[in-house]
Amino acid sequence: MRNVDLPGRDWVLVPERIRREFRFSSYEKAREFATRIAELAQKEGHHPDITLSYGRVTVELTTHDEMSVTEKDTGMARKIEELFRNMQQ
Ligand SMILES: C[C@H](O)[C@H](O)[C@H]1CNC2=NC(N)=NC(=O)C2=N1
Repeated sequence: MRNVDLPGRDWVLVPERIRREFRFSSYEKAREFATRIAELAQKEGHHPDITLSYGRVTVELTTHDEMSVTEKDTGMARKIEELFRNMQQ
């Protein structure tokens, strides 16, 4: 868990996990992002906790076996960032 390579300043390291909140202008946009993350998670075999709120999606990642943050988590976080960037376009 030392030297976690976070994908940008929006991600925070909390005990044994990394977290980021993504903001959207509507519930529908947030819902679509949450769905895309879920599809990506199935493809990658690594599954973030996703909280869908009005105009907000909170993503948390940890590796259960290690009970800490690993490159699986930071790698998935990077892919989620890419997904978010693509949705902004
Ligand atoms: C066997 C399978 O790869 C594991 O159970 C995976 C599935 N998805 C997972 N997702 C996350 N976020 N952490 C894990 O440790 C994890 N483990």
